Amino acid sequence: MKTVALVLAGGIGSRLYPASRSDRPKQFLPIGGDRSLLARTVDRAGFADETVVATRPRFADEIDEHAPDADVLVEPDGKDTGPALTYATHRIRETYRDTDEPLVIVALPSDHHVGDDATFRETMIAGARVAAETDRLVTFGVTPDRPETGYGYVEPGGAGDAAGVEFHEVATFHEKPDAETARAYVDAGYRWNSGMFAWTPERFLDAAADSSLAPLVDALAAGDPESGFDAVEPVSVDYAVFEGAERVAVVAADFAWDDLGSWDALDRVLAADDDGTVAIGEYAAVDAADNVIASDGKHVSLVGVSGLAVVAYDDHVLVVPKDEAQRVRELVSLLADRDAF
Ligand SMILES: Nc1nc2c(ncn2[C@@H]2O[C@H](COP(=O)(O)OP(=O)(O)O[C@H]3O[C@H](CO)[C@@H](O)[C@H](O)[C@@H]3O)[C@@H](O)[C@H]2O)c(=O)[nH]1
Repeated sequence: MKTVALVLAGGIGSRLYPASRSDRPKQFLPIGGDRSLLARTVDRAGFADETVVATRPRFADEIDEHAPDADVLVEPDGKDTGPALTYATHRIRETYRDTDEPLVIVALPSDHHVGDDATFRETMIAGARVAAETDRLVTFGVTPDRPETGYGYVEPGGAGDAAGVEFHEVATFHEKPDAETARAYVDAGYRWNSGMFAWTPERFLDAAADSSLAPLVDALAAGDPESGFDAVEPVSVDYAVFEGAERVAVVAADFAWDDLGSWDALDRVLAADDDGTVAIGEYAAVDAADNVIASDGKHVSLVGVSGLAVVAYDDHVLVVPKDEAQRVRELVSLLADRDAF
C-alpha cells in the first residue's frame, strides 16, 4: 500500500475572527502551540509515504513557509472541500499512475488540534488499510461529548474487520444538524465525523461522479479542470459526497481531538488558570471567571464578567458570550460585506 497524505489548507476559518482574517486564515496561525496549525499537521502526516498540501489560488504563495518539504497543489478556484478533494484526488491518481501498490489517499484538515500523535498515526494507517482492502470510503469517527452543531454525524451500522482493523459500516451521514437533532444523535450513539478521510482514488472519484460534482469529474477526465470548476457550485465534500454515498466505513478515532472551530474550543485545549480562564497573552482580572482571552500582545483586563470570549488582534476587538461563539460566522458575513474581514 502506498499512502499519500492530502492536507487541505484552503479554508478561511472565519469563526476564529479576528485572529483569522481573509488574508490570514486559521491554518496559518500558531494556535495552541509555537508553530502554525498547518506546519504541525504536515509533521503529523509523516505516517504517509508522500504529503501533498492542497490550497486555493489566493493562499498558494504562503504554503511553502509552513510546509517547505511538501508538494503543493493549487486548485483553479476556491470552491470548498468538495471540488478541492475531487481535483486533488484526480491529480494524485495521475501522479502515481505507474505505482504497482494500491494507492490510498488520507485527507487531513490543516487546522485541527490532535493531542496524541502516535495514536493518530496508527489510526490513519488502520483507516488506509480499510480503504484499500474493502474499497470503501473511510471516515474517522470521534466519540462525542456534547451536541456540537458544527460537525457532521455518522450513524454506525454493522461491524466489520479488514486486515485486523475493526470498522463499522456507515448507516447514515448527517452534516451539521441543529442543536435538538445533534442531541438525539449523541444519545443514539452516533459519532462525529472528524473531517479526516481515507479512500482509493477510484472509489472517491466514482462517488463524486454520482454527486453534484459529476461535471467536475467529467471535465477532469477530459483534461479541462478550469471549466469543471466553473460548472460546479461551492460545496463541502460532506454535503456533496458523504451524505449520499454508499459503501462508507467508519474507523474509531480514539485520540484527543478538537477542530478548534470557534473561540470556546480554547477551553478544551489550553490549561485553565485558577479562575477557570484560558488565555493567549497577558491579562488581569478582578471578580471575573471562566473567560477565554486571546490577543497578539495587547494586555487585556476584565472586571466582573464571566463566560465571555474577549479577543484582540491587530486593530480589531471581539467580545462574545462563549456559548454563542459559533455565531461569529454571522458577524464575519456582516464584516465581509463592509470589506472589514
Ligand atoms: N484546498 C482547500 N481546502 C479547503 C477549502 N475549504 C476548506 N478547506 C480546508 O478543509 C478543511 C475543512 O474545512 P472546514 O470548512 O473547516 O470544515 P468544517 O466546517 O469544520 O466541517 C468539516 O470538518 C468537521 C470536523 O472539523 C466535520 O465534523 C464536518 O463533517 C466536515 O467534514 C480545513 O482544513 C480547511 O482549511 C478549499 O476551498 N480548498
